[in-house]
Amino acid sequence: MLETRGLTKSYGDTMAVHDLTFTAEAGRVTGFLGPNGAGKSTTMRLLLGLDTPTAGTAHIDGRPYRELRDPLRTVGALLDATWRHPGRSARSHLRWLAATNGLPERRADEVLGLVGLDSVSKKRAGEFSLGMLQRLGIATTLLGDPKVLLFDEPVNGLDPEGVHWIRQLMHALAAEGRTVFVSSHLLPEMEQTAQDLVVIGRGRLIYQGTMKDFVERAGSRGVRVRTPHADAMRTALRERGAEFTEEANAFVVSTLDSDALGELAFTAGATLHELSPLTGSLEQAYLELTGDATEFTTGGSR
Ligand SMILES: Nc1ncnc2c1ncn2[C@@H]1O[C@H](COP(=O)(O)OP(=O)(O)OP(=O)(O)O)[C@@H](O)[C@H]1O
Repeated sequence: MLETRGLTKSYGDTMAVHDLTFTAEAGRVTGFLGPNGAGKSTTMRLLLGLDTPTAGTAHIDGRPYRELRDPLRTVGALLDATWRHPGRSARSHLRWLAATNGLPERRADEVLGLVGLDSVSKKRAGEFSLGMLQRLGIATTLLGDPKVLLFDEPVNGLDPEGVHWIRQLMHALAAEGRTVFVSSHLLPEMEQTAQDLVVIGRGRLIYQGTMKDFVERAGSRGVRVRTPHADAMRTALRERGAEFTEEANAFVVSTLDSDALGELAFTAGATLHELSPLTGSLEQAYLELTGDATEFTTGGSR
């Protein structure tokens, strides 16, 4: 589990993170979203003890990073995936890391297998493609078999196969009971990867909760009702004072939910061929909720 309480960090006059309180639970993939400059990287650095909070706390597995007894076995982090070690092979790099952290050397081969790099384990990391480097970075985070994983923009620059692979891996890691905390600007991808969300803007918390609630609450576009008995349905909707628009044999109702519409159709004697809440996408919901928190906007309307 990963947790911040009243986390605050200022750099001179800049309040990078302000009174931020959120939790990322074990067994879940939690997406970490926010416009440019929202404070995501700062939060990640504070969680990993790479910077000191001005106020508040950032805990991993119940304590600050710097107080963890066995950091590599507790948390793995991928912050800059393009980091490379050109002189060494992937395998010797991982063996060296394992040895210097008191882990068995065979763990290097295990994680190379986990990320699908066994066939190129003897190749120098300097010759790796971006996708291979990303896998090597992830292998490094998994070395200590940690309970908590932090990934900052892990799918940047990856091809669809690589993106798909990372998504599956994150699901598998969470299913094993680990805490997976991941930031990304690729919202359609995030929508398929994360079950929970933490959204920040200008250093403050905008949303913490499930992906489903976020998309439904912010992105709701009403309920679509399709019926062969359009006249009966229209009359019932008007009598109820509902707001709706009409398409061929269908209504999009913005002021009643599916339960109420199902009951209304039943009492009006209108057979239902479709009753579907029109939820928006994560992208729509995100743009609605973070509109005011964006540091830079395009166009001259703001
Ligand atoms: N070391 C620093 N010194 C001064 N200001 C900083 C420092 N680090 C971050 N900031 C400022 O704090 C704010 C938050 O930055 P941060 O990099 O955490 O945002 P971010 O959400 O990661 O942005 P992006 O999505 O663009 O990577 C920004 O206004 C940034 O300029």
